[in-house]
Amino acid sequence: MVKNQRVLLVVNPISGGRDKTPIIEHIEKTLEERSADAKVFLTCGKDDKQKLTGVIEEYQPNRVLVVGGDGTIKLLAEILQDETIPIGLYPAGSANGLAANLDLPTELEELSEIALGDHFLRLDTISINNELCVHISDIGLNAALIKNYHEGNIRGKLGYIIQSIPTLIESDFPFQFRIEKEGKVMHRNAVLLAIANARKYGTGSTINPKGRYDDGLFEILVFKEFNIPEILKTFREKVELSPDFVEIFSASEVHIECPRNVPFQIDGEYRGEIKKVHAVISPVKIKIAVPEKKATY
Ligand SMILES: Nc1ncnc2c1ncn2[C@@H]1O[C@H](COP(=O)(O)OP(=O)(O)OP(=O)(O)O)[C@@H](O)[C@H]1O
Repeated sequence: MVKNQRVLLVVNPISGGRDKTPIIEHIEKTLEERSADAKVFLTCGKDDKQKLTGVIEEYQPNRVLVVGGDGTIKLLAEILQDETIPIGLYPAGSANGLAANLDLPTELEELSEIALGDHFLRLDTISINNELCVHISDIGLNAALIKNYHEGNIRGKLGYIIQSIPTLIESDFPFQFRIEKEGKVMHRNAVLLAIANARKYGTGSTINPKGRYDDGLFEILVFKEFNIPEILKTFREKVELSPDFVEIFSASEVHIECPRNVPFQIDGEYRGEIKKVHAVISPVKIKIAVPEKKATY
C-alpha cells in the first residue's frame, strides 16, 4: 500500500478526448491523505521517452500512475524495462485495451485502492519489429481503422465508430500472409492477423479466449472472414469462436510476411504499411497493480 512514498503521475492530456483535471485532483488528494509525495508529468507527444526517463532518474518514484491509454502504458514499459517500480492504472484513453482485460472499475476511489494497492500481475511484453507491445498488435483491417481514426478529428469511441464504414469500403482485404513458426510455414488469406498478449480488445470484444498475460507466450490470431455474427459473439462473456472465423496459435516467436504492403498497428498506434513482421516474447516484464482476483503476486 502506498504511504509516505514518491508517486509519479504520467498523464496524457489528449488521450480519449477527455479533460484529466478531475482525475489528477482526485489522485493528488488521495496521495496527500496518505502523506505521499506526488509529481505530475504531462506527455506532449514528442520526445516523451527521453524527457520521462530523465524525470524518473531524478525523482526516483516508488510507484508510477498512468492516466492515459495503452500507448502511455507502453511508453512506461519501454522506460522501466523491469519490475522494480510498480505501475498503477487510471484508464483514460480512447479504447483502454489493457484495462479492459484487467477488470478495472470505473469509479475513481476504487481505482485508487487498486492502483496504490499491493496486488500485482507480472505482464509479459512482446517485441514486435523491435518495438514493445503490451496489449495487441495487428496487421490488416483494424490497423487501417486506427490509421483513419488518427487522421480524423474525433477522439474517443465515437471516432472509431465514425471511421468504421469508410475503412470497410476502402480496405483491400483479404490480405495474404506467410506465417513461419517453429520452422513450420503456413499460408493464409485473412482480413486481419493479430498478435495478442491479451484476451480482449478495448471495445470489450474477446478475440483470444485462452490468452494469458504471464505465460511467456502470445497468440497469433488469423481472422479469415469479416463475419458479423461471429464478431458479435466476441462481445459475450463466454466465447467460443468458429475455426472458420478465427484460427489461433500460441507462440513465443513468429515471422510474418505479406506480398504487398498492409496497414500495421501496435497498442493502438498506427505504424504504417509493412510487408514483414517479426514478433518475439521480450525479456521485459512489467509489474502492474491489479484487483486482488487478477493478482499473481
Ligand atoms: N500532449 C500530446 N499531444 C499530442 N499527442 C500526444 C500527447 N501526449 C501523448 N500523445 C500521443 O498519444 C499517443 C498515446 O495515446 P494513449 O494510448 O495514451 O491514448 P489513446 O490513444 O487515446 O488511447 P488508447 O490506446 O486506449 O486507444 C502517443 O502517440 C503519444 O505520442
